[in-house]
Amino acid sequence: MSESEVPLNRPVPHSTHGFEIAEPLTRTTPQPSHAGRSLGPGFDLSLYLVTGRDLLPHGKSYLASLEEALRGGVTVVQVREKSVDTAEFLEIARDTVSLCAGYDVPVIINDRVDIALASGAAGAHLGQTDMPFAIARKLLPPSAIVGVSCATPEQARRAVEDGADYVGLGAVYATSTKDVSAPGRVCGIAGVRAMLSVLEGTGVKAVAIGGIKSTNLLRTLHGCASPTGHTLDGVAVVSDIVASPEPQAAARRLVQAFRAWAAAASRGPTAFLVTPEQKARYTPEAIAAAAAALVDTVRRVRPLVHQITNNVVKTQSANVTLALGGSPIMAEAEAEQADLARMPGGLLINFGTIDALDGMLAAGSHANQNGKPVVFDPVGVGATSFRRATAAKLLDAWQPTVIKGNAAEIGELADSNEVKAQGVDSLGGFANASGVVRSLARNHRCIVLLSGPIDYLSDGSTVIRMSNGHELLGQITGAGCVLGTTISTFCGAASMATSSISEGALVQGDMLLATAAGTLALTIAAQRAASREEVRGPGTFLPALIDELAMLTPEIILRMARIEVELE
Ligand SMILES: Nc1ncnc2c1ncn2[C@@H]1O[C@H](COP(=O)(O)OP(=O)(O)OP(=O)(O)O)[C@@H](O)[C@H]1O
Ligand SMILES: Cc1ncsc1CCO
Repeated sequence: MSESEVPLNRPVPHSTHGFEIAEPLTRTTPQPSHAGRSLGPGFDLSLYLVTGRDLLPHGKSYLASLEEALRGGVTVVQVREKSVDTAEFLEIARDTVSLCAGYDVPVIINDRVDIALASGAAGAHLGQTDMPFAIARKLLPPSAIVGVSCATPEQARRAVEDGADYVGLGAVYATSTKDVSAPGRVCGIAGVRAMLSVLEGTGVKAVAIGGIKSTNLLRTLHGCASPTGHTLDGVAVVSDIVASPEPQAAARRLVQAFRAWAAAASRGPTAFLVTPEQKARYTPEAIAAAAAALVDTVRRVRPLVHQITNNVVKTQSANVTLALGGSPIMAEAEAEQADLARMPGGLLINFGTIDALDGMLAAGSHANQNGKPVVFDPVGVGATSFRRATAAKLLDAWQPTVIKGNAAEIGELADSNEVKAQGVDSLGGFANASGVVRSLARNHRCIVLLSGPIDYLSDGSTVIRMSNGHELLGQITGAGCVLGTTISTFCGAASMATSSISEGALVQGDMLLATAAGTLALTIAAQRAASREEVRGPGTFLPALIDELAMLTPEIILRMARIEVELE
């Protein structure tokens, strides 16, 4: 069976979850006996539907919507009712159990252990302020599934100690289906990632919850994985299914995307799922050859390079894009981001001067939705607390494909104070630069480039060291910023030109090679510009650099590239 052929739920004659039901959909027949339940550790959390009757579209009944969702491939149903009396809750729970039994899908009851018992559901889900776990466990039969909502690593640790079968981690995003306005209720992608690290090796399963939709699913799954590649077992969804006039199609979209991603994620611990064949291509010669070929690819596919960048470098960044053969557009308004993201190419978000934060937030999210590579340049991130907070906010809103920065910027994101900063400039370097880029790449599930006299590049496994460049690059403003431009130009072109589609990946194409190519293009052009007779200092260097970028050929890259590779 191919990855895209997902077996969808079909009604089954007998349930293995909860009790057996003679006649599905009758609410008088259930016998609340828990004997014979065979849930064990094998229950499938892939698509965990949380009900919300208030969200149903006009004219759609609860059970009709639920049955469509089950046909679409929902694997667990949680009945959540916040404002009904006990009799009505029990009736809804029983109806749900009856219907789901016909699809062999377990039902979990939110908060109410008594309703779980009385309805013959498979288990109960507890919030942090609901009945204490130990009491619920004692009241429920031993085979019952008991899940717990967690928003902090401490809560996740306690759920493991208590013996939870699974945890619901979130809220990932602010959502209208639950009041998460209290401080700490939205834990974000980084919060889920920290909790998944706690669960590693415990056998406790996890779903993420809170604002997850088909549009942010891949980005959520990709970003939540722990640095060692421990991933979510599923996602909990409310409105994307319940509020849909077509819940079957909505559920199918979600479960297919989840399974494609899970299949890809199971292949390796790093974000870019590098196959052994691909890794074999990471020799200095092969990297130079790939970079050389991409010089022509950029000119052939002419990627649109959408840049939200700082006021200091806008014109030189647009000129650098043109010189390489790309097509620049500097567009910052939030309202235009959805349209721009639909056009193939690359996106650069450089926050050297932060005056378009809403545009930056929207641009990256839309790029993620459309499979466009996103290059993030956190200029001067350690300089102010506003920049630090903004970087965290952006990295929670979208998944970068590449993070690039100088030693001070990379050090700040890596929580290291080994390198000092002065505004946007870096003073010094790391003793173990390879270790820093490798670990930051694993933490953020992206490519990381550390720029400087030697550029270090990693996907979390391989480290590529490139020692082209010229000291004049350190004497003009925005050399690092235009490096972001060349990288987004090459990443955009590589994603447009790739022929092999890797299912479940957020971006198509080899972004490690594309980032190496963007770096080599700038640094090799800089060496050639610096050696020109008319270049006498930084003032004459910048126009010569733009000329050399325009004159770059694959042969020049092949001849001049200085690359070393450290395979892990
Ligand atoms: N002394 C040097 N020798 C060779 N190359 C250099 C040197 N200094 C910088 N570079 C190159 O310049 C490019 C920009 O890197 P750098 O670390 O200077 O960026 P930055 O500090 O972010 O710059 P800015 O803040 O001005 O944008 C990199 O590709 C790097 O290889
Ligand atoms: C000087 C400067 N200040 C904010 S952005 C920028 C460009 C180089 O990073």
